[in-house]
Amino acid sequence: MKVAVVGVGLIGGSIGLAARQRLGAHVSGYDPSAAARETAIARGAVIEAHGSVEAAVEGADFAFVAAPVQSLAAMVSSVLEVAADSCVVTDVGSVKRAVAGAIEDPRFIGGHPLAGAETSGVEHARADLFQDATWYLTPTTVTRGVAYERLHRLITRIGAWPTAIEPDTHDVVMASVSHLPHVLANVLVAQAARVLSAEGERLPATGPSFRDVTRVAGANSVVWGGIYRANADALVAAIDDMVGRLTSFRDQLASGDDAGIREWNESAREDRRRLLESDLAGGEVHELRVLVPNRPGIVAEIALALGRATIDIVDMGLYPSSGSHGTVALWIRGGVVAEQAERLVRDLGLEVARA
Ligand SMILES: NC(=O)c1ccc[n+]([C@@H]2O[C@H](COP(=O)([O-])OP(=O)(O)OC[C@H]3O[C@@H](n4cnc5c(N)ncnc54)[C@H](O)[C@@H]3O)[C@@H](O)[C@H]2O)c1
Ligand SMILES: O=C(O)C(=O)C[C@]1(C(=O)O)C=C[C@@H](O)C=C1
Repeated sequence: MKVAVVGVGLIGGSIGLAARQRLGAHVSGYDPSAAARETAIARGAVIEAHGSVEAAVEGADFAFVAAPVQSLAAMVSSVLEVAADSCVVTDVGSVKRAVAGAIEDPRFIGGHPLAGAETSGVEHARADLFQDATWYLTPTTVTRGVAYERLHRLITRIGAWPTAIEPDTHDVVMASVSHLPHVLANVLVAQAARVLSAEGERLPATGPSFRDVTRVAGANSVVWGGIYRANADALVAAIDDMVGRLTSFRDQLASGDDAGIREWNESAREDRRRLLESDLAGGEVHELRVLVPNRPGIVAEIALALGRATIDIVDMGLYPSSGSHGTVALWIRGGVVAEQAERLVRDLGLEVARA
């Protein structure tokens, strides 16, 4: 198997390492930076490194575009121009609408691994970066089912959990759970630096809680500048919501509303518990077999219906036939969740059987 990585930085390099170590893939890379190409070879993230997209993508079964968000649409287009008809092309961008709106090709599926670090560059790449991470996928009505299945399987094999989602939903959610936390980390360090220097304290006088919530402050400016700009509308809305929440707590505090403050804190504990629990779904794996018409987009429709209900597909298999219908097998963890998945698939007007 040949995997091409276009943009061999922290994420591209980690995909290269994981594909080589876990799948035994032949990995080739493209990066405009000669230094990144050299380091990628030295770290073993790629076997070949090229200064041309065409050379890197030649003969690839999969191409991952891992450039900064502002370059993704152009780079995905360049890759699709030179990639084989059988090549599955994806990206890893932290914002999904711009790329999804610009590309319409049956070989392309937008993607985003919900894993990373505050560092950047291939020197910080790790083969285990994606272990147990959610990996969002944004298939569309033109996505070829077999391309989705192959990408789903590859992502599973490098240790992550693929989950289908619409680009709009993805970007609104990320504004609150990823982009806003980065903004807040920057604001917190700026405020603390000013307060500490005004009080004459040396700057490192901070405690563990401060270090936890500011780990990502000042992360790579090229990457994060691009993310903030590409998701500006959703991020502005998330900031407005945050300002409203801060103001409301500020008012409770200023008016000495003890009961209100206690209730506010208790509800934060409950919200945190629910957020953590949603990551811990377990149970036995059940197989559903779905009879589907042979048309593009049908696998995307099923994956999105389950993704919307936050149901993970542990594995999937496609069994096309020469007739008008084929079969999609889905493996779902947990009896109750499998029943819910069965109902959702039936609601799409499809026949489902339990294997
Ligand atoms: N850092 C994270 O935590 C994280 C997590 C998930 C997804 N992402 C996404 O991954 C992508 C890359 O981020 P990263 O953290 O690996 O950044 P990085 O700075 O570590 O790597 C980016 C690489 O892309 C190269 N590059 C620049 N312009 C390019 C172009 N036009 N074509 C190809 N390569 C180009 C750079 O030389 C660099 O080697 C971004 O789209 C980001 O949104 C980042
Ligand atoms: O762990 C970190 O340092 C990250 O910033 C990773 C993180 C995140 O916000 O959780 C950052 C951006 C990505 O798009 C996905 C994951």
